[in-house]
Amino acid sequence: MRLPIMSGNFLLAPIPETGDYFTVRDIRMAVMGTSGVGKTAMIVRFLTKRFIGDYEANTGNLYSRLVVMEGEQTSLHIQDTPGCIQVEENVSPAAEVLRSVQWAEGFLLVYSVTDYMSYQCIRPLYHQIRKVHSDSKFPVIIVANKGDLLHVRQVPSDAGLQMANELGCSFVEISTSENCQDVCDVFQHLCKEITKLQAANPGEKRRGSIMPRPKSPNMQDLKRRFKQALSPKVKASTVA
Ligand SMILES: Nc1nc2c(ncn2[C@@H]2O[C@H](COP(=O)(O)OP(=O)(O)OP(=O)(O)O)[C@@H](O)[C@H]2O)c(=O)[nH]1
Repeated sequence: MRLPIMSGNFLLAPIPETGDYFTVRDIRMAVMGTSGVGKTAMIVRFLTKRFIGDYEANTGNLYSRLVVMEGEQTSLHIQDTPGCIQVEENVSPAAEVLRSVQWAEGFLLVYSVTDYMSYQCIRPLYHQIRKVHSDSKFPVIIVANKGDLLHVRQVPSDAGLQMANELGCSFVEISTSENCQDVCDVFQHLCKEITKLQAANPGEKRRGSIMPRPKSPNMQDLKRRFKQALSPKVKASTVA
């Protein structure tokens, strides 16, 4: 029996009937930021199109999906980094943050416009990524979430944009609860940026393929969230 093999950025998977190989592109991204900014809500919104109002604190789930991107089979892995962990300038980050940073090749750095402290944590996170990947320019998008909560806003839009300009990142302000399309666009944009970088550096050593994954794929958890979404209690707060 033929086994899957890695070739550059592609997994070569065997077709059981013929024994031929077909390629599956591998994309690994991490969603990072402090607790409660909406990281899990964003990922679940992207994968299921649903907004679920309430979650248990995330302990670091990995979501894996096979998708077709620009005509290519793509194995997409999204790491939901635990948000209770703060990252400060000049202080070594917790092991889980470091593992996510080392493992991923593209990043969504999320803060909430209702929480100034979550905004302040973005810069040290960014510097951590650039420090770990000093030889690669992995794409980073700064995401200001909860744009619907205007009455409790603590971070003006131009503050996010200014920081992104200073750091040389993309920036977007979204509301995961109100606009599913914006959430999907962010993830798709990051996928495209990662793909572009992979195409530009086909021979680059795949650090992630020799790194242990932060957590195994968690389809059980996703199924549980589906059930939760369909329960009458949560359905009331679900956006179609
Ligand atoms: N109004 C509003 N609430 C949101 C939005 N996005 C997320 N939330 C809510 O914010 C809370 C925290 O969301 P989570 O997705 O659990 O946040 P997290 O960043 O994953 O938090 P940890 O699991 O602690 O790391 C939940 O009650 C969400 O429903 C949004 O765009 N607008």
